[in-house]
Amino acid sequence: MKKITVIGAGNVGATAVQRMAELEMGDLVMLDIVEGIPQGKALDLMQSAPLMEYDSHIRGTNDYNDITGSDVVVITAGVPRKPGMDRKDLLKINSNIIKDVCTNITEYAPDAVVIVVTNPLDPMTYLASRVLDMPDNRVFGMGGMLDSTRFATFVAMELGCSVKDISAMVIGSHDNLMLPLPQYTTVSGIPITELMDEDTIQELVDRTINGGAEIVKYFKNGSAFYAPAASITHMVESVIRDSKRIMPATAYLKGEYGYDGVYAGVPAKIGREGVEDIIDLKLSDKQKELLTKSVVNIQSSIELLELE
Ligand SMILES: NC(=O)C1=CN([C@@H]2O[C@H](COP(=O)(O)OP(=O)(O)OC[C@H]3O[C@@H](n4cnc5c(N)ncnc54)[C@H](O)[C@@H]3O)[C@@H](O)[C@H]2O)C=CC1
Ligand SMILES: O=C([O-])CC(=O)C(=O)O
Repeated sequence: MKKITVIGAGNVGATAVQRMAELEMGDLVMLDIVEGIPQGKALDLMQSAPLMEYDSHIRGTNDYNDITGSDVVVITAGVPRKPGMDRKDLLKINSNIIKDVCTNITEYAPDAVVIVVTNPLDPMTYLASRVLDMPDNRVFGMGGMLDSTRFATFVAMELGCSVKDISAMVIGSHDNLMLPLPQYTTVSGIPITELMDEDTIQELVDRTINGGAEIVKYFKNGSAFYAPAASITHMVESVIRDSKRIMPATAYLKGEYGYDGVYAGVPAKIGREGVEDIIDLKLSDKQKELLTKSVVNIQSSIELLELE
């Protein structure tokens, strides 16, 4: 069994552990700073195993010794936003959490592939990579995966067709400047630009961009977790099984799309080594302009980080 650790046993972390256990992706460790919560949730999940028929072992802990030997570590520790907040408003509070968590990962699981989920996603992934001091390909973020599954959902709702035939692509930052790409969003290989008019596509694009906020508005005191947990599971599975699936990931750019030294959402091949390749898509001039805005926005958040 592979060993998968999830740091943060809150809504996103615990739901991701549940999904990964049900798929028997490995033995799971769930770590949180709050005493009792990870232990109680782990026991509750273990007691579901005879009925759901999984042999994954789940341990809840507050002790970083227990993450030793992890193949993958997912970071979901952090504060979620509330209505009226931008993800960016979490920068300061979650920076301190990321620094603490990554210092411990460096000490206890230096060989893991690390997937960052904590918001604001792009600068937190950058910060994690600086603290972790690992090869850049082994540290990446989950954001575009979620935005793409939302886009796919809205396309299926609009067309009244099965979600199974849809493959969507969203790149850029995981915030209001993300970039859903209609020409690379397909239904059984057919670009949606062939299936819907421009206004309809724009409505689906706008709903995707506001996808996180739409859920926050319903919940009032937290943010989405079922689709985020599904997105985490999809990414971890590609690492654990070395499937080399191509999906949106917040990856370190070294010249791709014309940017260097920044993390941003791009299509990437995900395998045992983490980000094993980045696909440099052909974009329209308008899309290039929007991607620049998105990346400049990430860079401005990175400048606010207190890196020592
Ligand atoms: N990248 C993405 O697409 C998404 C990102 N998020 C982000 O994920 C984060 C977690 O969201 P939820 O699970 O809904 O929040 P939550 O409040 O339910 O859980 C967060 C957990 O982190 C724990 N925690 C805080 N500081 C910690 C530390 N230093 N070490 C270990 N654990 C610590 C808390 O005790 C809590 O159990 C938020 O920052 C949220 O914005 C959420 C959804 C999607
Ligand atoms: O909206 C939020 O704050 C959480 C998140 O990143 C998402 O659901 O896309």
